[in-house]
Amino acid sequence: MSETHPHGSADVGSYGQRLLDRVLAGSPASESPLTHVAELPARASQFASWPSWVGPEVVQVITSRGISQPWTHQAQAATLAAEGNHVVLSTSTASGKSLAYQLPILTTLSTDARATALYLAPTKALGADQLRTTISITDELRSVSDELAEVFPSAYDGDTPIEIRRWARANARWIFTNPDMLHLGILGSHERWSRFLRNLRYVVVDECHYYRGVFGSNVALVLRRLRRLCARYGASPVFVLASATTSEPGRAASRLIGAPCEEITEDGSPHGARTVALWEPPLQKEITGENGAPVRKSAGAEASRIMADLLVEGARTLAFVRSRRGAEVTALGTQRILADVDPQLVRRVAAYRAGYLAEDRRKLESDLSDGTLLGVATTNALELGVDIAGLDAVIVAGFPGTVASFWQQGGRAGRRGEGSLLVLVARDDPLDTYLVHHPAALLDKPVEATVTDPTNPYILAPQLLCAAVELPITLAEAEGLSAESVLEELELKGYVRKRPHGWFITPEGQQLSPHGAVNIRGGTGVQVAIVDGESGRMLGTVDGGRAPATAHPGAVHIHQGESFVVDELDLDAGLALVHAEQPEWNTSAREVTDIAITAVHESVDYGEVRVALVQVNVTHQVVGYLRRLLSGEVLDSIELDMPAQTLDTRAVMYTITPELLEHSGVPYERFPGSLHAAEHAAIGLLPLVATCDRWDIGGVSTALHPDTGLPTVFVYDGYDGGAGFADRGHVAIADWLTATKDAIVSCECQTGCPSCVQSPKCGNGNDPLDKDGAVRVLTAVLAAITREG
Ligand SMILES: Nc1ncnc2c1ncn2[C@@H]1O[C@H](COP(=O)(O)OP(=O)(O)OP(=O)(O)O)[C@@H](O)[C@H]1O
Repeated sequence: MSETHPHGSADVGSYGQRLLDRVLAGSPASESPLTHVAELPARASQFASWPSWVGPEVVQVITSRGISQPWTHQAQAATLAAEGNHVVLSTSTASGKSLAYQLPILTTLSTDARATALYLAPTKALGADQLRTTISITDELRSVSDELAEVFPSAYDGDTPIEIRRWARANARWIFTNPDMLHLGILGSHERWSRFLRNLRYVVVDECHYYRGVFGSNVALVLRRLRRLCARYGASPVFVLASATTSEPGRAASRLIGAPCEEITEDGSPHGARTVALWEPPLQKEITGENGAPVRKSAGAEASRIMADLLVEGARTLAFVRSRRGAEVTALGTQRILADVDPQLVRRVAAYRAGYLAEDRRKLESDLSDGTLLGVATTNALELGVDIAGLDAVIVAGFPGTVASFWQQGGRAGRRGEGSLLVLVARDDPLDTYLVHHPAALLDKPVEATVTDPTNPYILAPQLLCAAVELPITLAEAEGLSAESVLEELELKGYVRKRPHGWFITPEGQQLSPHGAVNIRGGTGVQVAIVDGESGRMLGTVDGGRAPATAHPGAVHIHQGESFVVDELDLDAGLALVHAEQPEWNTSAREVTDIAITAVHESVDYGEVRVALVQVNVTHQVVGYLRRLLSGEVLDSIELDMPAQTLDTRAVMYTITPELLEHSGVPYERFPGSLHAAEHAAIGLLPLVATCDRWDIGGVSTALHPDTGLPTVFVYDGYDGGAGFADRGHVAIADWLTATKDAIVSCECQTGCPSCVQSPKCGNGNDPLDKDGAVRVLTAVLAAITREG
């Protein structure tokens, strides 16, 4: 699907190619930051006719809104759902996934006056957007025929006022909420929702690829709890899931809802030709990072320059930047450049700061659509739920972590049927380096499978307590959830009791108020409040387990675009005091880690290499932090004395014999640096095979581990009980380590830098690191695995 054009060769290319040539005009071909260009061809619409089961009024209203015919994927998914099948629709951004659930739901709710539906979104902002659209459709439906039953769509989330909540419970037939509120506000008091649950016909799970890791596993259990309560009330709702394009969406969706789910992946919506450019900022000559390593020009600064060039060409451009402050700095940078070349354009550039207010987004969307604004730098706040008519160019400054997010952001470019440009600017990070040098991993491969593990006992136990409070857990249900041993442990603690008909909550279990104790977005459930010591204003919370790393004294904390510095962290009181300050640097904590193997789940012997999936006890301690300027330059390293924390989690590990290492050209004194560098890069690359963030996982490497007696490298899940990431790494170890090796080899630095083997959170100050040794370690391990495998 991809075709490479040497830089500057296409003088009569597509619109996207012409924009790209303009952006590249300044740099000589020999110093081109471009690593790859692909032309993705245009795709034509494929229409279906309106399915005969769709109510004629629904067709009339939808048609009057500019949709004259459904695309094939919309009709197929909607019909599967209307026939009673759970279905996931996994197609491109802006391919009209909403219509697939609107058709069956509106048809059912407007003809059956009692039927209800539930819409779930991962963010409140997205839920609010969908509600707004739905209200306008149902208003029109009512004006078409007053015979049709009222739908009363309503929000029910943390922002909904008490009186509206009461009204919604009693009257609304289509509730818009999120999994957090479903867990706490609906399932937690299901008796008050009996009308709604008894009549529940459809459940929409929008953007379901967001539910991964600990959050995904929790949502999977919340949905199972919903299904079993519905069954108790005599309902069996059909689930309609919408997903970005991912590999095996049907499998992931089935695991999420706990029932077989059909998948629709053939996209009938049109899109224009797209030029995708992969871009690696140059190494800077005058600036150095930790241990004198070279530092690349920042992705944000490159994005500013690219955006300025595009705006001069009149191209409407959106730049996605990883942090809130980064978005502001990028917009400012663009304005500065424009002030010199075309001052008129300065005021047509803006930053989209967080706040997630629907009105702000509406204004921005309309300003971009009518051309008042030409360029916007934004965080991923604009990734979900925007309906911008189509932009000419999107710059993604820093790989957003998952291929699904990359396409979601990139999909904002391209008015229907017209060409567009999408540029990925790599950050100083091994995964970004890998992707810009291995375009197939980004462009040709199906998007990663999402990872969830609803059987993790750390997630399952609190969820089972919630379930038992809601309704005793039958023996069959316990078996279906693989929950027997976890229930037995809860029984030993006195929280549940087994009776002939199932598991019942005890008064002691009730007293725990299990619903409030579960934080479905992950973490320990213990929260540390971030409070402005000057005004007493509470800014937000961080998870207790992560507080030593993110809210230690001296840490820079960003809240809605404003920055604060932490003065004091009191873990016992759950409080971090901060003051407003705009330092020129970021901070990143450095941790030291010890690891002990407590059980071996799987182990394969490849001769001198052994690969295993193990249970581990990890003790880690924040020992200091680095202060780093926005340019990437390291200012200094400051020591801290924080309490140690322990995790019981899962790890993927490999051992390699000293003989094989020496034979591979790594002498004994280079063992530590070589293994350490191989471990860092492997952590950076795990997100390629398991949808996770490098901050969700950790690693340890040692030249002699007491439990194995050998040089050993571990990569573990950073959550109690694990989150499924190490398991994915274990399954895909050959692909993962091959990519890790390739990322190191691709990096042009001499002895290691943040783009390959340095890690931003290394407890040992990225020392020792042996880049050449890491390649030798990985080559030897891969040779053993692939030879035997
Ligand atoms: N069959 C159709 N014909 C023409 N336009 C359509 C059709 N279906 C949907 N649209 C329009 O496409 C746009 C995108 O629709 P929608 O927001 O449902 O997409 P989506 O796939 O949910 O997007 P996202 O990827 O952001 O979740 C809307 O403006 C909608 O009106």
